[in-house]
Amino acid sequence: MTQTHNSSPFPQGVCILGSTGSIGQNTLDVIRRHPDLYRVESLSANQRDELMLAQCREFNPSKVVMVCPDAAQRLQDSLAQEQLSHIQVFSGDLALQTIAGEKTAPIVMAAIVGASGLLPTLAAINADKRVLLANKEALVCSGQIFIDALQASNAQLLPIDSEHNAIFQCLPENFQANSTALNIHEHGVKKILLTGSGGPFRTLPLEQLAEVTPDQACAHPNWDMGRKISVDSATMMNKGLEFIEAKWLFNLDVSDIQVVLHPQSTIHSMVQYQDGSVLAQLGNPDMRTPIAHALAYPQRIDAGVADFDFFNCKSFDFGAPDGQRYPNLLLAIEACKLGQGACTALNAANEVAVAAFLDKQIKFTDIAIVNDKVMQHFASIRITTLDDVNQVNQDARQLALSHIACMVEGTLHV
Ligand SMILES: NC(=O)C1=CN([C@@H]2O[C@H](COP(=O)(O)OP(=O)(O)OC[C@H]3O[C@@H](n4cnc5c(N)ncnc54)[C@H](OP(=O)(O)O)[C@@H]3O)[C@@H](O)[C@H]2O)C=CC1
Ligand SMILES: CC(=O)[C@@H](O)[C@H](O)COP(=O)(O)O
Ligand SMILES: [Mn+2]
Repeated sequence: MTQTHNSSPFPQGVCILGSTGSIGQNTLDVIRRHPDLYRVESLSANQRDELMLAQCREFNPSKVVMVCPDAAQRLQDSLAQEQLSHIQVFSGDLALQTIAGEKTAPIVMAAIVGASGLLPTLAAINADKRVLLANKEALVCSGQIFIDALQASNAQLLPIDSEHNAIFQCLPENFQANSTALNIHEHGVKKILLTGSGGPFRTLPLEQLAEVTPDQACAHPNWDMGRKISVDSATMMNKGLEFIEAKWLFNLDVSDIQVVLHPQSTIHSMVQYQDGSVLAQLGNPDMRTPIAHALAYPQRIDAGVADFDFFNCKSFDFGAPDGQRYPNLLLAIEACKLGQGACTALNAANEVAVAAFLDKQIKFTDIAIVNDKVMQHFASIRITTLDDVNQVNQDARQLALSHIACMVEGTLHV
């Protein structure tokens, strides 16, 4: 059999953490097109067992983890009824770390949403995998600890987030080889231009923002994504998380990154060089492109994405983000300057606040109020270990929940 650069035979085993989500399903679609190159070794989800059953029928993985025990039981029963009992089903968070670390899957797609993805992603890194990172919250909540683990391993981290994948593609090859440690300025780069669409409320009158519904917030103008990241795009917290993600992935200072509004989401981000050149990666807004890029890197494979139509495409518009409309973006940039305590707390508060908004407990504009209060509370906390991350993550969630309870009662004073 043909050998890859890391000597695992084709087809290479892939573990998909979060296979029932938007990134997970797009990953399976790319794999479906290349049975000669990739095979599904293991899959995971939280509780959507019916979709997982359909994925098991088609991809026949060796192992599946359903974090929710009831969903794991339901899946096991369904598999038995369909004579698929050879597929082993596990449940619980620890099982995620096990499948992420197993040698049979040299490639791991980290596509769980939220900080719950941190430990399995670290397990993949510690096992020297090719790690495809979609789960930005994992990196945001742990920062230097994540990077230290990566640098101490033989893992290869490739960005899936469309902006970071675009930046990666626009950087020099020798920088790509060690992007978390090298200095961009020593490679001719002046700055990174991180593009963001501005979400569905970019032109909505500001006074109407408080009344928008979860479904309106999740109706992204260009991308079809899970509900949490869709709300983050609407508040531009997504761009804030991506700002912090870029800092760690490309070893940047805050002053190296500029956020540029680009409503069409066709230019996925840019790198400006010292000689005035600006390299952009563009294409249709379809996550199968970065997924295929990272799966096959440095080769290129078909992703099933339509050719970009220059003759019928929308225009390319650009602008500066408005801090009044997008306070969450400013909070994330402030967190990036304050340090890891602020970043971990902000991410945790945001996960709780977005869930409360999606559950119709708080207004869209309350998300930034909760995030601000929680971030300020933990801003001076020093984080140096994974235990510190876990502690701040838990405590910040508790504080966010108590602010939300006060909001619901009408006793929170801003
Ligand atoms: N969607 C996109 O286009 C992009 C997404 N990303 C990032 O990728 C990640 C995934 O996003 P997306 O696919 O949209 O999210 P989805 O909500 O669509 O999917 C999330 C996946 O994670 C699983 N999951 C949810 N909670 C837990 C948990 N506590 N423990 C283990 N698994 C869990 C879900 O299982 P179940 O289905 O059973 O609930 C599902 O498989 C996020 O970090 C997001 O920011 C980045 C760029 C683009
Ligand atoms: C597809 C992807 O990478 C998302 O993170 C996307 O960037 C969201 O769009 P916004 O630019 O609106 O945040
Ligand atoms: Mn993105």
